[in-house]
Amino acid sequence: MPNLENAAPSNPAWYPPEDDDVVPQLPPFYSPRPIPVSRAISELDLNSLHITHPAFGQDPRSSNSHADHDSDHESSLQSPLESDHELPGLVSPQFTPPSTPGNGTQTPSHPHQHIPRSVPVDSSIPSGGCGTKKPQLLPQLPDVNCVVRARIPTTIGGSGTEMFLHLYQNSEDNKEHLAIVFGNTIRSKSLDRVREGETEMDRLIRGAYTGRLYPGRTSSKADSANGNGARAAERNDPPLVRIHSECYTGETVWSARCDCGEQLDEAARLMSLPGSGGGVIIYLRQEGRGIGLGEKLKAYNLQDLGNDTVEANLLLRHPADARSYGLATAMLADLGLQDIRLLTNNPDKVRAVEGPNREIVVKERVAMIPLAWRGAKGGIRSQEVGGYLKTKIEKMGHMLQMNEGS
Ligand SMILES: Nc1nc2c(ncn2[C@@H]2O[C@H](COP(=O)(O)OP(=O)(O)OP(=O)(O)O)[C@@H](O)[C@H]2O)c(=O)[nH]1
Repeated sequence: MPNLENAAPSNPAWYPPEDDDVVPQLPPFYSPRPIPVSRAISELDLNSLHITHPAFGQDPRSSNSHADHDSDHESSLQSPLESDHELPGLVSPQFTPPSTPGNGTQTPSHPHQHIPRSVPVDSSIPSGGCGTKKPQLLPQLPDVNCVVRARIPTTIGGSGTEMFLHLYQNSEDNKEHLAIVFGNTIRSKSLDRVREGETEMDRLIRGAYTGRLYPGRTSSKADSANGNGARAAERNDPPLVRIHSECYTGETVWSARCDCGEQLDEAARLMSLPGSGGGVIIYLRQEGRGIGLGEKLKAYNLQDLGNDTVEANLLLRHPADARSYGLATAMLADLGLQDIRLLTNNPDKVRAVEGPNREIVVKERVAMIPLAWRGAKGGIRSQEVGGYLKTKIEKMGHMLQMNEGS
């Protein structure tokens, strides 16, 4: 057990600047942050916030239109104390003026219809929008094998959206990593490969069929006479991909300590939108950024004792982030993807998922803006999630575009 009397991170690289008022120099793809986020947070009462600035969409409790907000724009740039407007999460419009790059996105008619802006990225150049840190990559990708796939009708967007759940085995660990595939055009090569001695029924049972199953079907091949062939791609953009790390607390037991649950929901929602072309969520069993649920729960206790998410990991003698993404790269390659649009705020992920030989190329990064910041339904508001997001931005380099609420 760590000595809590001396509860400081052992790795000085993770300390925040001594002077809390120092504003770090950020590359141009960040929103300007004229005052430290820590101060912004302390000035806000996270429990009483609602959103009125147009950049975050319309406050559901307000009867004013977006146009009204736009015309009221100048007053919304006043300090929180001067203005009538109450402010969202970590940021206020005061800190992120609308001239910030990327603010040209059209305001959606409803905040929850929000389709986030894609930012072109290029990891091969330092100014490419994904940080400069070199990920530690294995020299070659692990072997992955999709052993079974099944159609799952879902509750996403009411009803009617289906996805195909792909279960993978691999050469690195004994965990069942998953690919959640939206749309009919993305197929796993390892699943489709013919296994020695297998029958057509074997193929149907392990999901290696095209089209849909129906009672009495006997062949795994496309059955176009029955309208059962694979549909053509709906759009030509690189597919949307989310690499998601398991979070039992955030996804299953309603934790308001992190934004993991809403990120998973939001990724699925975006991939289900009509015309989105579908997409893939790679669901990695990397609970607690790779340290496991038991250790994460200890880390939560350390956080309640006053440490942030990074310090807590270090006190437990874990790295701040114990994840790697080689399995995700291999699974995406198995699914026949090469160029992708990646839903993330984490620059390390952009570089790492590309693999040792850029087997995957991230063409665009799509920011995951916390729902509460843009006034969307279901956004998490808690002191804990505020602190968590702050640490992700300040210590883990997460590229949250704080003004991009629309
Ligand atoms: N160790 C630890 N893990 C956490 C904590 N909160 C959430 N997690 C885990 O963090 C993982 C998600 O990572 P995040 O840092 O939230 O986000 P990310 O995946 O790096 O970046 P995005 O792609 O932008 O979401 C999940 O595995 C969660 O279980 C925490 O306080 N401590």
